Amino acid sequence: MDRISVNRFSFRRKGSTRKDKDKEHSAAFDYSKLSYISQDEAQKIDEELFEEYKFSVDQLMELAGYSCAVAIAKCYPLETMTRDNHAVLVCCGPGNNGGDGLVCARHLKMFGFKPSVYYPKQNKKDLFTNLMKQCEGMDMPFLSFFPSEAHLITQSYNLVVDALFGFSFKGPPRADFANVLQTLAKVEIPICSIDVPSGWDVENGNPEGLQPEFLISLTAPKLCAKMFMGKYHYLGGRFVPKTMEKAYGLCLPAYPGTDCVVELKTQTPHEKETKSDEKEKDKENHEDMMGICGSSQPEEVRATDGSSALVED
Ligand SMILES: NC(=O)C1=CN([C@@H]2O[C@H](COP(=O)(O)OP(=O)(O)OC[C@H]3O[C@@H](n4cnc5c(N)ncnc54)[C@H](OP(=O)(O)O)[C@@H]3O)[C@@H](O)[C@H]2O)[C@H](O)CC1
Ligand SMILES: [K+]
Repeated sequence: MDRISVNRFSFRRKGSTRKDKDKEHSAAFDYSKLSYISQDEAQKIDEELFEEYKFSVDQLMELAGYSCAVAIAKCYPLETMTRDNHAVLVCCGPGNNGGDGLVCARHLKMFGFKPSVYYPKQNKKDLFTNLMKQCEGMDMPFLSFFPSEAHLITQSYNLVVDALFGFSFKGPPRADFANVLQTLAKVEIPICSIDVPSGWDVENGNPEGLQPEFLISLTAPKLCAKMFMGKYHYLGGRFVPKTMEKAYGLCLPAYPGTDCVVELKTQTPHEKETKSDEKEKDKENHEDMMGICGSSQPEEVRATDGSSALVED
């Protein structure tokens, strides 16, 4: 479809691809104003979504996990998954990050991938046992042990979904997950991390830890996302109401049209290096930044499928 509009967010040239369109959309945002949130802020927002806005965990987890599967499928199309019928390994941790992983696995299966799940510390709440049953009912294998060598994972799967720990991770990894994280750091296939690369300090990252190629931030990027060196960074979920974004002074790019994910610009390692001096200053300015979002948001944004949605300013 050939569409040229005066709105910079809905500019489309003949022959431009879905990926070009996503990049155009992303490029229009002023990244110097992008919000990064602390661990406390992430937990406070999460709590408010449940306590004040009356969302249930199931609702938000479904939106979160679905958006992870959508973004992964955009970056790693089925036809590029050459090993064993599009096999992927989904590693799930004991908290809600692990629940996002189970939902993501279910949607990846719906999209034609072949997920296997590693979920060693299973949560016994109904929500989680139901999510597991849904996966099992779709003939999804649950691994009873973690492959001992990284090369076994590299040879058997096309990518790993890392849903081990999210924004509540604290301190060094405890013994029960330390080996898993060490092995994952050595695999040679893409790692797709949900919300926070597992084993990373939520604010300071972990240069020795796993280095995902793909990261999807939920609600807003956490401070550690500034240290992300991978290829693809997405914002997903689309469950934070505008009223709440405003109350927290969050400055985030608008989701295109009806999409549940938006690609964020990633910095090259070189760009990151030259900006490292600014990191300390950034941290000091972080609280100020939370209250300022000078970029004007689009009134109308179009999705790659041509649908459009009005977005509040
Ligand atoms: N509002 C949102 O953005 C939503 C995000 N969602 C997802 O939820 C996670 C956060 O989930 P939460 O359950 O709060 O926590 P985690 O999944 O990050 O992890 C908690 C478990 O991790 C254990 N833990 C913590 N530190 C360590 C460590 N150093 N070593 C080993 N294990 C650790 C912790 O154990 P405790 O014994 O300390 O309790 C927990 O078992 C967010 O990131 C999103 O992915 C929601 O799905 C939707 C709303
Ligand atoms: K994770």
